[in-house]
Parts: sequence; C-alpha cells; structure tokens
Amino acid sequence: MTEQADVVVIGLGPGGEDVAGALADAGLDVVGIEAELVGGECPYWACVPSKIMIRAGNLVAEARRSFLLAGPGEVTPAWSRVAGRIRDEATHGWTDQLATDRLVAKGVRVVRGTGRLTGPRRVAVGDRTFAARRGVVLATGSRPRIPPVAGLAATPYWTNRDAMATPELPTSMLILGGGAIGVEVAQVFARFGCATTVVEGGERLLSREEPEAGDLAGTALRADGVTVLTDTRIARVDHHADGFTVRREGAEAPLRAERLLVATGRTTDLAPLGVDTVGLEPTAHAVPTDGQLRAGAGLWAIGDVTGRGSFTHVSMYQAKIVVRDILGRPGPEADYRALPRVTFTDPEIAAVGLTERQARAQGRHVRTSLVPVAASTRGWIHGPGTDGFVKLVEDADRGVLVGATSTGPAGGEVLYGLNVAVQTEVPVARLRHMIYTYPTFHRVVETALEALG
Ligand SMILES: Cc1cc2nc3c(=O)[nH]c(=O)nc-3n(C[C@H](O)[C@H](O)[C@H](O)COP(=O)(O)OP(=O)(O)OC[C@H]3O[C@@H](n4cnc5c(N)ncnc54)[C@H](O)[C@@H]3O)c2cc1C
Ligand SMILES: NC(=O)c1ccc[n+]([C@@H]2O[C@H](COP(=O)([O-])OP(=O)(O)OC[C@H]3O[C@@H](n4cnc5c(N)ncnc54)[C@H](O)[C@@H]3O)[C@@H](O)[C@H]2O)c1
Repeated sequence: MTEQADVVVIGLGPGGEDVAGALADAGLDVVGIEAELVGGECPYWACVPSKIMIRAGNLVAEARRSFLLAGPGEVTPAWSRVAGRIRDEATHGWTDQLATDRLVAKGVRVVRGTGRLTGPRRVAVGDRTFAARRGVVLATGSRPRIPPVAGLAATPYWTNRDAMATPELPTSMLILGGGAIGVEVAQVFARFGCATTVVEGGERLLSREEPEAGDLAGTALRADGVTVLTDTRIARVDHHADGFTVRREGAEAPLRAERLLVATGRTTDLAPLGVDTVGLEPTAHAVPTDGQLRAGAGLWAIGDVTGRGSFTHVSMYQAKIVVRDILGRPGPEADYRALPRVTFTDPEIAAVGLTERQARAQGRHVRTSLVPVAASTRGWIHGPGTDGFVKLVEDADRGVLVGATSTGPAGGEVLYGLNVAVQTEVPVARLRHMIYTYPTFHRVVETALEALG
C-alpha cells in the first residue's frame, strides 16, 4: 500500500536534514529517507572531523613557533587525542541517534534505506512506496571520484572516510589530488609526523583558485615537510604487503608509501536514484535546477547533487530556498555570484566570487591588487605564521569587486567583509571610505582597496 506524505526528502545530509526539519516545523507531514547516517558526510567523514584535525595541527605548529616570541614550547603530538575527539565527541562512534532524535522530535518520519524515484512525486524504499502530495527533495550528496588509473581499483586505497576515521596515522602517505581535501589532510598528517606526499595532476595546488593561492598552499605544505609534486600524472598503482607503489608517467623511480588517499574530486550517481522516471538524464553529472532549486514538477534538488559547489554552506543555502518555495512563500532566486569557500590550511586560503582569470574570461575590464598580510601592522605583530595576502578583483567599469581572495592566519574570517562587498556590490569608492579597526588582519583589505590601480 502506498503511504502518503506532504514531502519526501531523499538523503539527510546537511541540506536534507535542514529541509526536513524546517518543513516539519512548519506543520507538514515529512518523510526523510537516509541510507547511512542522518547528518550525511559533513559531520562524520568531512567538514567536522577534518576541522578537528586541523585545530590540533595548528596547535602543534603554534607551539613549535612559540620559541621565537614566547620561549620554547614543548609539544609531543599524539594522534590518539585527535582520533578520540572525533570518535567520542564529534561522531559518537559514527552513530546518528542524536541527529535522528532531533528530526523525529520535530515530527519527521525517518525511514532507513535507499530511496529511489519511481515517477513524479513517488518514491520507493525497499518494499515501501510513498506518494508525496507537494513533492520530493533530492539531497543525496556525492561520493569520491576515483580516477581510472591502472591498478588503482584493485588496491585498498583510502578515501576521505578512511582518513577521517583512522585511529592511527600511517608512517607514510601518498595523496592523489591537491585540491581542498589533499592540502588540508596533507598538512595535518605531516604535522603529526606522517611522511606525506601530494601528487597533483594540474600545474598547481588548489587549481580552481587564484594561482597565488595555489603557490601559497605549496609553500605552506613544503614548510611542514610535505613533498608536493605538481604536473604529475600517475601511470599505475600497485599494493603489496609493505604498502603502495605508484608509478608516474615520465619518471623512473616509483613513489612508495604505506597508505594512498584518493582525493581527486567528487561525483554523483543519478541512475540508481531513478531520475529517468521523472524525465531527467541518468548519466548527467548533476541534477539541473532553476533559481528556486526546482528540478521538475514537484521535484527539488539541493547540495552536492546540484553541482553548484561541494560545500555544506551551499547545501544549507539551497535548503532555505527550497523550504520557502515548498511553503509557497515568494523569495529571491539562488545567487551564486558571491559563492565563498575556505580551505582551512595554515594559512587559511579563502575566496569569494570570480578569480582574476574568470573575470577576464567574461570580457570584463578588470583591475586587481595584491597585498601581503605581513605588510600590515597586525601581520608584523603576529610574526611567524603570517604568510598570506589579500587579492582583489574589481570590475573597473562598474567600480565594484567581483572576486577576492583572503589568505593568512585568519583568512577565512577576513573573507566575510569581502563576501558582503561582492554579494551586495558595494562601490569600491565607498569601501575605501570606511573605518577599518586597528590593528586587525582585515586592515589588509583597506590597503588592497587603495592599491587597486
Ligand atoms: C574531507 C572533506 C572535508 C570537507 N570540508 C568541508 C568544509 O570544511 N566546509 C564545507 O562547506 N564543505 C566541506 N566538505 C564538503 C561537504 O561535506 C559537502 O559539500 C556536504 O556534506 C554536502 O551536503 P549534502 O547536503 O549535499 O549531502 P551529504 O552530506 O553528501 O549527504 C547526503 C546523504 O544522502 C544519503 N543518500 C545518498 N543517496 C541516498 C538514497 N538514494 N537514499 C537515501 N539516502 C541517500 C547519504 O547516505 C548521505 O547521508 C568537505 C568534504 C570532504 C569530503
Ligand atoms: N574546506 C572546505 O570547504 C573543503 C575541504 C575539503 C573538501 N571540500 C569539498 O570537497 C570536494 C572534494 O575535495 P577534493 O579535494 O577531492 O576535490 P577538488 O576538486 O577540490 O580537488 C581535486 C584535485 O585532484 C586533482 N586530480 C584529479 N585527478 C587527478 C589524478 N588522476 N591525479 C592527480 N591529481 C588529480 C585535480 O586537478 C584537483 O586539483 C571539494 O570540491 C570541496 O568542495 C571542501
């Protein structure tokens, strides 16, 4: 017998959880379907555990730096503290009772299993079927993209899940991919004593960001003892009792390590979701959505599955729009012009909007400036660990910022003002005529605004 609901949400990651909870709070009868853990990737194997690791790694680095400013600091890094905090405090042993209880308390009917569309407003889970009066929200996230490298599939390679849950660090690790996961994990593991190598196929790390950001990440990782190989293509991967052997194109000597982490981006599987039953292309990389995140009649999609940026804040932003749309409340369309992202390396590497290259490719008349954090009073006071810069990208014809990169000890926090500026198109002339607190890191923004030439 088909069960009825107002809304069925498939996937209870950050976005799905938000939609389900908010619609239930608004009085709708909501079914939330989850195949693994309520909360999704972010709290158990992604954002939260990685940032717990990074916090610990930064403490280790700061203690090591302290001899210059405060006298010798002693720190003996102990991974068990990090792994224990992730296991016991963050993920509760990778269980989701708390998250599930939270949703159930709001009135959401949580159903365990793999959901699949069987037609417009219809979903099957195991032998149960649901008909959704208002519609279905797809919030099924993404999984690691495993590149088609010879031999790799047959090896016990790690993905983010293994790296985030490991109770012990390997003695050595190769990381395939120098994107956000690669650089964050490499720096932490190196700081805790693991001999780490990052192998990036592209010209530089963090290839989607400004080239100066990628160079900064490379310098920071090398300073922590990470071996960084860019422009490097892998020909073959093998695994033996003593670990991994990785052969590179055009290089004689193979790379060897105890563990191999694959961090080469994310992908989505739409075919098993039954998207063909609602007229969507099952081989597409993402579910196409309009400004209200609608993907068809009575169908919405949010989060990684929409291909708009694999970030928790994107999923949660889209969730708010979907809730409003389902409740029939008018509101603005999704706007990704000022999409912010922060890579939590030390220094933090944050950016919003367009890179210089993207802005030029759009045919804009672009003005840029780049100012090192160390040139500011606060940067000088901070001393060791001050590496970083602020780079601004101005649409000179319109006199507004269309992109910015903020790196440094507080790069992610400094980004906030730049995020507001890009999103709300505050004229550069007005940004210049503002009072910037002394001596903060964000005063570098003022200097960079003055330097726009
Ligand atoms: C190591 C790492 C670190 C990261 N750090 C950050 C960070 O610092 N900041 C940031 O913003 N982002 C970060 N991200 C990205 C972030 O984790 C994702 O963008 C975010 O989790 C996506 O949320 P989502 O709502 O799309 O769903 P997901 O979190 O991907 O969850 C989707 C859920 O749907 C379930 N599901 C899938 N298919 C079905 C089905 N058919 N039926 C039922 N359930 C299903 C899954 O089991 C899962 O629980 C990181 C990612 C990784 C891997
Ligand atoms: N702080 C954060 O917000 C944060 C942190 C981690 C992850 N994330 C999200 O998770 C997503 C996935 O992270 P990711 O680092 O896996 O992906 P990514 O897309 O950020 O980077 C993947 C990197 O792998 C490289 N690559 C691809 N194939 C390769 C190959 N065969 N050999 C060598 N290099 C190869 C790419 O050139 C790219 O630089 C990111 O897109 C990001 O949105 C966010």
